[in-house]
Amino acid sequence: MIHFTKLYAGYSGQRITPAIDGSLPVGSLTALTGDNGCGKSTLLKTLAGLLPVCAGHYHCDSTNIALLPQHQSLDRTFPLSVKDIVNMGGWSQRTWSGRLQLKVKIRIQEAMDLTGISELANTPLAYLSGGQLQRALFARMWVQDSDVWLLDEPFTGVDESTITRLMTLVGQASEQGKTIVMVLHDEQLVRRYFTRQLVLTPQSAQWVIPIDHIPSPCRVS
Ligand SMILES: Nc1ncnc2c1ncn2[C@@H]1O[C@H](COP(=O)(O)OP(=O)(O)OP(=O)(O)O)[C@@H](O)[C@H]1O
Repeated sequence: MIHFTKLYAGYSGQRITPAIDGSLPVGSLTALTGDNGCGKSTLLKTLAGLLPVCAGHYHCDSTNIALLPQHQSLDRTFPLSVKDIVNMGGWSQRTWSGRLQLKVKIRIQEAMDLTGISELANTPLAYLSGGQLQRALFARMWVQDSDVWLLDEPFTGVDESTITRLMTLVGQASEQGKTIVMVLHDEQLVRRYFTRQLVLTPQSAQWVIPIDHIPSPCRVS
């Protein structure tokens, strides 16, 4: 559970988001939406512990939080392969000698199979398409097995079949108790998959139930 009390996220004391109140229950699947520049990425970075809180506060039951950043923020020229990236998800589960346990190695292979990137295992990051890179980053997050998943526009440049494949994994993770927040701009995706939505504007943060998830007797149209 993540609980917000008049939380403002921002940089160097300058507030970017409006005040955020409310909570994200364990296992909830929330779309974070709003216009460009209203602070969605800033909020995710704050929840991931990369930025200090600007004002107010939030409480998260877990410290095991994973962030899938916007891929524009990655240095693609760094000499890493797909396998190197996915392996990183298992780092916190290394043995005392720094090796990956067998169960983690199995999970890494499973993640690459599920995301359809096994055949790209030795491909350098610089050679990947946008969608292939997103699959690799998603596989890393899946291996990490954190309680809270924060995903920042994970489907930019990603084809329809990959979106369906990754959203199926996201849905399963949420059913297994992961608390998931995803920044999205595609309202159709929000309506199709998400049970909760946090809409940011410069003035307010509003919690909404996407219309497809409102029980039908309560719907106006
Ligand atoms: N390191 C930084 N220092 C100061 N201001 C920043 C920094 N990074 C981003 N900003 C500003 O914070 C504001 C919010 O940016 P943020 O990326 O959180 O918005 P967003 O809602 O995720 O936008 P988008 O939908 O375009 O991705 C923008 O005005 C941006 O210029």
